[in-house]
Amino acid sequence: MIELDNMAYSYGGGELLSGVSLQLQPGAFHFLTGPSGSGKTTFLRLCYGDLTATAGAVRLFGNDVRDLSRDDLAIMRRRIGVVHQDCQFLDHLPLYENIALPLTVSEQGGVEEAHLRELIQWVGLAKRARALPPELSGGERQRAALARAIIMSPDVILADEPTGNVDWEMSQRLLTLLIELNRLGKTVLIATHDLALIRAAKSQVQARVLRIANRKLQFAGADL
Ligand SMILES: Nc1ncnc2c1ncn2[C@@H]1O[C@H](COP(=O)(O)OP(=O)(O)OP(=O)(O)O)[C@@H](O)[C@H]1O
Repeated sequence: MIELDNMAYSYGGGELLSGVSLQLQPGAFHFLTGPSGSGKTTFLRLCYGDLTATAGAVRLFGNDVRDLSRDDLAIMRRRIGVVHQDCQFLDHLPLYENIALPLTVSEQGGVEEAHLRELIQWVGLAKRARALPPELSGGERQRAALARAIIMSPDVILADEPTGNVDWEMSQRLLTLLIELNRLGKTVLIATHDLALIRAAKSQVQARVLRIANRKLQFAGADL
C-alpha cells in the first residue's frame, strides 16, 4: 500500500532520514516512536506524499510519488486518512462541517447525511456535533480529527500523536477506535511517544513497533 525504498529526506541542512525502507501491508498495525525531533511527523508526511523524498522512492499503492501528476497524487491521497498532530480545524465551522470537509472539498461532492451521523456517533460526539472547535475538549478534538480522517473511507490511517493531549482513559478510547478500524481491514500507523499506549495495544492487536534513531528506521524489539 505504502512502500518506502531506501528513502532519504533533508529539509535543506543535513539528512534527517536516511536509508529508510518499509512496506506497509494491507491490514498491518504499526506504531512509530522516536525522540522528539527525530522525524516522525516528517516520516508521515513522506508516507502520504505531502513531502517528496530527496533520495530513494516512495510508492503509494504501487505508484512512485515522483511520477504522479498533482491530480493523480490527490486521488492516491484520498485513500490515506491523516490525523494531524494539531488537528487543524476551521474554527468558524461547527464540528460536523469540519468532519465532512474532506468530502465537501473533494470532487466526490456532497456528504451523505446518514454516513456522517453514524461516524459522529461512532466517535461519541453526537451531542457535540454543532459545537465550534474552540469549544471542544482535547479528547473531543482528537476524536473529531479521527472522524474527519476516515470520512472518505481510506485504506490507510496515519495518526500523528492521536493521544497527545488527553488522559489515559481517553487515549484508551482512541486506541480502541483505531483497533476497530484495523479489524475492519484498515492499515494503521500511529506515531506516538506513549510507550504505555503501545504496551496496552500489544495485548489487543498484533502491532509492530518502528523506531527512528540516528536517522534510520528500525524495528523495535520486544523490550517496550
Ligand atoms: N518545514 C520544516 N523546515 C525545516 N525543518 C523542519 C521542518 N519541519 C520540521 N523540521 C525539523 O525537522 C526535524 C524533525 O521534525 P519532526 O516534526 O518530523 O519530528 P518529530 O519526531 O515528529 O518531533 P515531535 O515528536 O517533537 O513531534 C526537527 O528538527 C524539525 O525542527
